[in-house]
Amino acid sequence: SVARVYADANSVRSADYWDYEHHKIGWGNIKNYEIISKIGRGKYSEVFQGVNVLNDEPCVIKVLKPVKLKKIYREVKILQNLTGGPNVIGLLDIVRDEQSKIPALIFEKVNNVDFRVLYPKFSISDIQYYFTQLLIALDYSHSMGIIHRDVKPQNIMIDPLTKKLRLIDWGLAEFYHMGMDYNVRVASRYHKGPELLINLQQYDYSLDLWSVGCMLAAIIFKKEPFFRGDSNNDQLVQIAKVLGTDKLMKYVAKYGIKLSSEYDDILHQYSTKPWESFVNNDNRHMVSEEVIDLIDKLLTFDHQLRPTAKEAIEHPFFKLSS
Ligand SMILES: CNC(=O)CSc1nc2c(Br)c(Br)c(Br)c(Br)c2n1C
Repeated sequence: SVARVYADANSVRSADYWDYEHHKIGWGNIKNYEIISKIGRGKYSEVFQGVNVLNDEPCVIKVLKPVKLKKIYREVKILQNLTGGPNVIGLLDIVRDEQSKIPALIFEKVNNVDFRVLYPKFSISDIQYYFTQLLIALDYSHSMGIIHRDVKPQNIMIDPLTKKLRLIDWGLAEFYHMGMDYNVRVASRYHKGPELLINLQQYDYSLDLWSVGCMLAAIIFKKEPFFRGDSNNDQLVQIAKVLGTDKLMKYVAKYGIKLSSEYDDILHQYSTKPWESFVNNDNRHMVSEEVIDLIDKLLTFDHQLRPTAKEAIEHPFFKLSS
């Protein structure tokens, strides 16, 4: 299947934009940076507060754990293509340790507040504002021919004082090429689109919009994560329990996908659960017909039917005065 928008974003650009394997990295000087403290660790990196000793600018230093050089080149190339774009984390420098040759990416600093603390305090207008900013970052990235593939709260840095939002961690991001078979082992389980779970390899930018739908449903209904699978297979079952098995079967049939036999014993017949059934006394004040309509459109099995980032920005939910 082919992306409905930006399908030619890379074919209209020269190879040195998307051919990251031959990318020549201009390494900066690691001596310009000092580590102050550790702020986190991911599967592929350790992250530190740092400072640029030449200008005393604070920064964030992401030290990459040894992975294939090809993957490092991909993340660097994508960051260099997107840096400066709206709500994309700014890449300031790329350095490596002289001895170990371990690369480190230097980013602009964000005074991030953890989403588990921030999200429960969000008003409806906060949600409208920050989701618009996230969709702006995604529409920009998609227009530049890049799928993020790991949209989740942990990869969205928000400073509530400056209302700054930055989409981070482009380590799983990939260039979109029509007809390309992609790895389905991407994204974090709770935010994985159904296309990944049914092993539909020719996916596109719309994958990121499923993840946005998972985040929006979780925040509006105060149910984090919204789909909590205890494995990749169970993740699809959790989704089918809400959207209904009939819609899943229609989806796999449309794309000629054969569900793996692993689902035979765990995927039973589920009717579509109405979104209203998730409303309770804790979240009723957040719910409206408009937000339910947007959630319903984003959390659609068929990736080709989901709104694009630009279409989502135009949805009536964002026009609500609240
Ligand atoms: C790998 N992920 C983690 O360690 C979670 S903590 C964390 N990672 C961050 C990254 Br990367 C950047 Br860039 C920026 Br800016 C900030 Br702020 C980060 N914070 C807080």
